[in-house]
Amino acid sequence: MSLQLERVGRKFAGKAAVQDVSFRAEPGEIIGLLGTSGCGKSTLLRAISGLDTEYDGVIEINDEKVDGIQKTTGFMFQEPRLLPWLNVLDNVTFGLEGNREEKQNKAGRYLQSVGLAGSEKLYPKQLSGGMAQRVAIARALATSPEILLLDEPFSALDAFTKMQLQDLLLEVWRSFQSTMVLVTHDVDEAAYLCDRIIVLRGQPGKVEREITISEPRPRERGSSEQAAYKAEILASLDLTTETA
Ligand SMILES: Nc1ncnc2c1ncn2[C@@H]1O[C@H](COP(=O)(O)OP(=O)(O)OP(=O)(O)O)[C@@H](O)[C@H]1O
Repeated sequence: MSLQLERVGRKFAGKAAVQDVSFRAEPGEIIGLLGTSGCGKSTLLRAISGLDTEYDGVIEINDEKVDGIQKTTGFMFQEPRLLPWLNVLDNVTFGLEGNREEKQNKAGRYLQSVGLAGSEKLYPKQLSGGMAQRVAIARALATSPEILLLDEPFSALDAFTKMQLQDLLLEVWRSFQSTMVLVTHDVDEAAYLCDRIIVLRGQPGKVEREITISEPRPRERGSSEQAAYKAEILASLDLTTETA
């Protein structure tokens, strides 16, 4: 599914938070929205999601204007946002269509794909942060989204869990080929996961640069190619590896 933004802006109480943002995501691409705090990344993601329709400019998914929440769009946030009174399986079936058995079978398959087979009956308070975020990945994917919007999905996790879940996300993305838009502060994450990075800067946030990561996958963390992309991203923000 393709996504197109043309001169998108958003004002709050007359003050611009983002301005003139244009980019295109081709079907199956992973696009990163990266920039310093307050440059409007989450604001853009809310507009793309259809949760906020008060934006200026044009947002189109498959050439149709986004004017409300789309059934084909999935979400993942920094925190897993699980319903505490439902167990893991029911958190994933919640919101799915079909009869109970179909929903449970589907949720079970996705839980298996994120390595949580056997944890279906646990409640959110019994899960580690990483497990809870795996449930959130399964829940987001079980709706078969054609566009998956991710708002700093791994930023609250420890470094090792973060890397594991980044790889898990790439693995499931390979099977489902959703188009993804990933909001991140994390330069390593952007260089490792994305096909293209839209670097936003300023207040109001504007596109500073668009960087294509042409390194084929699987990518190697710590490779010289990754280091070069990271340096390029930081340079576009007037930062260096020493300051990051
Ligand atoms: N609902 C709102 N009402 C008023 N101002 C808002 C609202 N939402 C966002 N803003 C303002 O818009 C600007 C961009 O905020 P946004 O959360 O999109 O930035 P961000 O790049 O995602 O930041 P962070 O990386 O810190 O999460 C900020 O100045 C913020 O205060």
